[in-house]
Amino acid sequence: MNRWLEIAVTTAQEQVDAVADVFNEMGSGGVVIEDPALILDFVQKGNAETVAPSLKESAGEELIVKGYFFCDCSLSDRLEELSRRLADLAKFWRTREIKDEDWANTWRVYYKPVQVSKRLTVKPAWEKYAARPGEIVIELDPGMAFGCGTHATTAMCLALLEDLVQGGEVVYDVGTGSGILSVAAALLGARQVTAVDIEEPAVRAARENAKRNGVADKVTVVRGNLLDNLVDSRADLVVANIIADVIILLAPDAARVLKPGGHLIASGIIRERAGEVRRALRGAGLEPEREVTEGEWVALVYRKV
Ligand SMILES: C[S@@+](CC[C@H](N)C(=O)[O-])C[C@H]1O[C@@H](n2cnc3c(N)ncnc32)[C@H](O)[C@@H]1O
Repeated sequence: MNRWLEIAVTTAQEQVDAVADVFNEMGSGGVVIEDPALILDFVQKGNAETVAPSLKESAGEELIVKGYFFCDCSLSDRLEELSRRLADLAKFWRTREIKDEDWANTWRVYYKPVQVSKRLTVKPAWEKYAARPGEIVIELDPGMAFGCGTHATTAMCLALLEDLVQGGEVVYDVGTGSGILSVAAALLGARQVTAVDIEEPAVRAARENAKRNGVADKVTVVRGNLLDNLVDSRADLVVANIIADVIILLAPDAARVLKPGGHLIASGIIRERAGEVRRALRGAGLEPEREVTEGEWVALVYRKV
């Protein structure tokens, strides 16, 4: 049974996005925002009989942001970094250990089919959906892995893949999570996709999602750190939606595995860190080609000359 740590942070309305960004950057498997005012309103309209006094006190001024962290050997390092980054944002925080089953039931309720780019739509495996002509539907069960398609960093990668995958490419998806980007690349026409993740639950979810979408013959999922195990390979496209620090580490290897003319899509970069990532990619010998932003997030496309 996998274990997760739920971290619930009470914060002011205007700090909610900043807290959610810190959670996402630190690898939270999802972020939930609870507004006590909405719950109180629900209770006062006669939908429930009692309300906790603490809820009444906090309604209207503060919100609760919850992040979910996989309990593995990196957890204590991540918690240290997290508490440093949340020091000025959080008024109060509490932690609770949860089991896989609880988590699975919480988020599934809110996950619905969503069109993420011109042609690509992501649909939860358990929902019915009638595709439009020409629409490519990715059927997904992320399980415990990141990547249900609704996060800006994933959505930007999907739109960029739609532009860059023309058919017949060799693709590396570094930090595959649920496998969403690998499945998208394969459905868009890539010839061969290698998906890598450092976490075993992600490797399992990515394999299952490749199978579910009928592209298991094109997508190979391996557990590993970045591109460490991929020595002699030549790729047309590398896509990596991880945090800025990890993209910086990946830059030289991405440049190494790309064919001349091949592209790197780098996402998961918070705006204030984009300058450092650009410098690392230039330093690795890659040329800037395109940038897209959504909210606080930046995705970069670089090309090997
Ligand atoms: C933000 S998620 C992205 C998931 C998916 N690709 C998407 O776009 O939605 C980042 C993933 O990178 C993985 N990861 C983090 N560091 C890694 C590393 N050094 N090597 C391989 N994978 C890593 C995490 O386990 C996580 O599944």
